[in-house]
Amino acid sequence: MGNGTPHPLATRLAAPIGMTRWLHCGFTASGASITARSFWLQGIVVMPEKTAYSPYMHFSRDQWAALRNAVPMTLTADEIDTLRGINEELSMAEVTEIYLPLARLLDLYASAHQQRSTTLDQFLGNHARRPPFVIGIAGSVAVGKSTTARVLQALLDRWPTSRRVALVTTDGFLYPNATLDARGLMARKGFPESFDIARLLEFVSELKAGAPKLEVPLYSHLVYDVLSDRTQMVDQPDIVILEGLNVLQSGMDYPQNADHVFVSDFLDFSIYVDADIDHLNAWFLNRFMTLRESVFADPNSYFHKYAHLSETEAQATANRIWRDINEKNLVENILPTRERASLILTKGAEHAVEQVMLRK
Ligand SMILES: Nc1ncnc2c1ncn2[C@@H]1O[C@H](COP(=O)(O)OP(=O)(O)O)[C@@H](O)[C@H]1O
Ligand SMILES: CC(C)(COP(=O)(O)O)[C@@H](O)C(=O)NCCC(=O)O
Repeated sequence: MGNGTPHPLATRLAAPIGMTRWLHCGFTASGASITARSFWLQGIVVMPEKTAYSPYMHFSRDQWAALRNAVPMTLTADEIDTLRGINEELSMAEVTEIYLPLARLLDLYASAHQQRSTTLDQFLGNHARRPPFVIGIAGSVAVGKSTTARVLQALLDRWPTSRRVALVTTDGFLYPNATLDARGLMARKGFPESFDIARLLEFVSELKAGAPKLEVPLYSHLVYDVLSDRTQMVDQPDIVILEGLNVLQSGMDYPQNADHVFVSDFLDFSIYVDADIDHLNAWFLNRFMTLRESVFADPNSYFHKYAHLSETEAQATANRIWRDINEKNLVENILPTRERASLILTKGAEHAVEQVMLRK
């Protein structure tokens, strides 16, 4: 390697991104560890951190954003309007530099997945299946999973491959508050024991088998509960984005799940959205205080009981909820799943992605 011959990794990485050229990378094997010396990607020197046995390629923000040059990508005015509608705090630089290249990669992986399914069906002589390409998005409460999922859904819709993209959140598979209350689990919402695992597993298994017309329960942050009168229909989409803090957990995280199979076994690609705990705390507080200005005033809101609190009392309440529930769940059950992801997006302040790690 390093003599100009394309490294197998180069071919594999270049193919999914549709690059006409290839990675030129040089490895030196020294003793027990192989240290990647350097990558040249379209003339960009991508210097991964010197780590032994890292299953990831590391990209700085600029190195990831430069991947757009490989496949020029622009957004129409309508697409920008759609994205702004998702979240007015979302910066277009974030979309064009981070999420557009990522959506392009996912679109190419989805094409490769479709080809693999066709090949498998030919081998099996079975043409009934239409298994979707399932993308999992995991991470802490308030890290931006839902926003990332909606941005990627909007961007994946745009490519000529014109695929149907469904977005499902695992929040809907939480037990209803009445059940959590009866079991003394209201302060454990989002923890493994608060989910109806059997129902979630049945859904992802049916989904991956290509089943039509699947009914999915819905969670409402307004009533802070699973809705009893509304569900979502998922009818053989080409791509499913499955977003939730537990999608990378394994069967071992769920003792009640005897066969030790879990959501992560049904994912074709997974993204972990990461950020320092201090940022997460601030983002959770900001979301709570924003909701206080709007949703809390609604008598139907679970949090209406907090509407009368002063700003200081509301902040103290939000910090208590964060510390006693969401941060505890992050440290015990979510952060340990980070290195299972296909891709890790590391955010800094203001939700700006600073590093992208992509599995080799
Ligand atoms: N890329 C982003 N830019 C700016 N604000 C964001 C971004 N992603 C999320 N947010 C904000 O952070 C908070 C949490 O986002 P959300 O998508 O609800 O997270 P999660 O689904 O992980 O709980 C929300 O207030 C949202 O507006
Ligand atoms: C419903 C959730 C577990 C889902 O998490 P998210 O979609 O916000 O990542 C979380 O928002 C939640 O309600 N946690 C319990 C503590 C709290 O009220 O924030």
